[in-house]
Amino acid sequence: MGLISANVLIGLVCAVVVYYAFSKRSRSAFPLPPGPRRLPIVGNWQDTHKLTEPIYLVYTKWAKEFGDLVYLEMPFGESTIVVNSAKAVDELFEKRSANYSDRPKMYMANELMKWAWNLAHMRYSDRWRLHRKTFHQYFQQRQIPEFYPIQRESATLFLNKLIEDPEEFHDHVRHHAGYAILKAVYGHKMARKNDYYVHLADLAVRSVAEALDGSFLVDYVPMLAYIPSWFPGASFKRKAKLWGQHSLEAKDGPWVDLKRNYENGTGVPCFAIDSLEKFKDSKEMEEVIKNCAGIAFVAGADTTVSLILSAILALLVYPDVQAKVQAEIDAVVGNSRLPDFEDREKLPYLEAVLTETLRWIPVLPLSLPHRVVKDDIYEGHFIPGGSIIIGNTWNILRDPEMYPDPDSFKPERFLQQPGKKLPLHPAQFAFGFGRRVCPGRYFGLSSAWIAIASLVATCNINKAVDSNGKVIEPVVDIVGEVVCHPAPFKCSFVPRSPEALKLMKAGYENST
Ligand code: HEM
Repeated sequence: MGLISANVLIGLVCAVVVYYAFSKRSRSAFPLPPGPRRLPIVGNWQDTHKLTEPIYLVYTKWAKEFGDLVYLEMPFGESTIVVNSAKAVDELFEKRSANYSDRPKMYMANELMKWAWNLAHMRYSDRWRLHRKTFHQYFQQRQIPEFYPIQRESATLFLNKLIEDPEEFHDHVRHHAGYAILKAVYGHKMARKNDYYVHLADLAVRSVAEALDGSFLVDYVPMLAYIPSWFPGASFKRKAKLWGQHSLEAKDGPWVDLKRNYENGTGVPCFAIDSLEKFKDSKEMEEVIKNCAGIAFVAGADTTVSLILSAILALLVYPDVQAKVQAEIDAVVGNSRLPDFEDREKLPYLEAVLTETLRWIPVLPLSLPHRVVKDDIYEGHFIPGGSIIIGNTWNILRDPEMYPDPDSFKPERFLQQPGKKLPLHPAQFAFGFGRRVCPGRYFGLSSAWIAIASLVATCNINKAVDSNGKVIEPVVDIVGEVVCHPAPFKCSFVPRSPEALKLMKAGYENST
């Protein structure tokens, strides 16, 4: 009997291997895209896990070797295709967006960690469309001026905090981005330190980033979800239980306060209150608004922090760039007031700095994974329906043909000049693709703009000096893989003049 079951088991495994090995190829006369050699059953698992360098750099090496599309297989035949060029991104994610806007199942994150409420993880469906529309109506480009007062307020706090405690600038940037989004979404005034909502979102961001790194086998073999938590090797279930609480708390915690304020009539105008008013008495819409509010903070704060910190690092490492931005601001705005949103169009060099920052350290170097709905052919290669498809933002924004000397920070590449053809704008890639493009990008960009503009107008960003008086040379190092940040660095902020210090203290208090 034992022998028979062993034979049955071996037979089943062989059948599965043969099925996965041949099913995709036999569906099409076209070959799959090229890629590194795959092993039976595990595919390219060993090439993509426990790496000594970030996965986006590994994908980028393969892009050089295999070209625009790289084909990988995860355990049990789950196909992944990495898209490495602007041309292929445009053709697939943009022109064929109806077929390329789904999300993978993300079993660990969505089922086990209860992140299915999150619009960024939803399948391409009516439910996603309803959430996306609700979100978009409030955060679309023409709505952004409505948020300027909030963003000025958070920039004022940022400048004040910099005067008080310049060494803690990482925290002040975090406060600026968090303050703006929390006030816009919940009308919540973030505490100066140890804010409860921020604590919830931090836990949530960290745990979802871990879950999304693709290292959980349950994402490829969902049956593993039925293993009891005490079973050897089931540590993922214990992690999922703990991390799942973070997901629900990030959504439900702030909502309890919001609803109380709404019902008491003490809620201030914001996304959640305005939307509840608009869709009064709709239980379905209440759930949608709550979900959108929850994801706005989780998706919007840390990303904006990354962008601002990368810009500060660039201005530190490239003092000539810093001097040019300051000269431009001095000429256009003068020294008696802070640069404001109305000046933005008149400050093209500052704009180019922000644009180059999006390219230089892309916040999400691999965007978020999409899923192909049905079989497709691209340039003679078969793309199986159901594949995970990843836009390699890093590789595209480091393309030396489009951006010569790509590791260097050169805002000049984005300056208009007669007869000069500008390279593709990095925002086309840094905010993702097709119908899934980041719906909070205008909010994030204007939040980052006011922080950088007001900072560079008033302060010189200089190299820090250690306790022995030795200059600390800044190093450009990147940490994180799903969401990247510059590695923590030191610098000093010196007000450019007594007038500049006064402006930092007053902030935007008197502006409209
Ligand atoms: C500079 C800051 C930001 C960057 C670089 C950024 C980048 C991205 C990227 C790459 C995606 C994935 C797009 C794709 O799947 O193709 C995304 C999605 C998303 N972002 Fe942002 N983002 C930023 C700020 C924000 C802000 C401020 C908010 C909220 C106000 C926000 C809300 C979202 C949401 C809700 C999604 C999911 C969209 C969907 O799946 O349909 N983001 N973002």
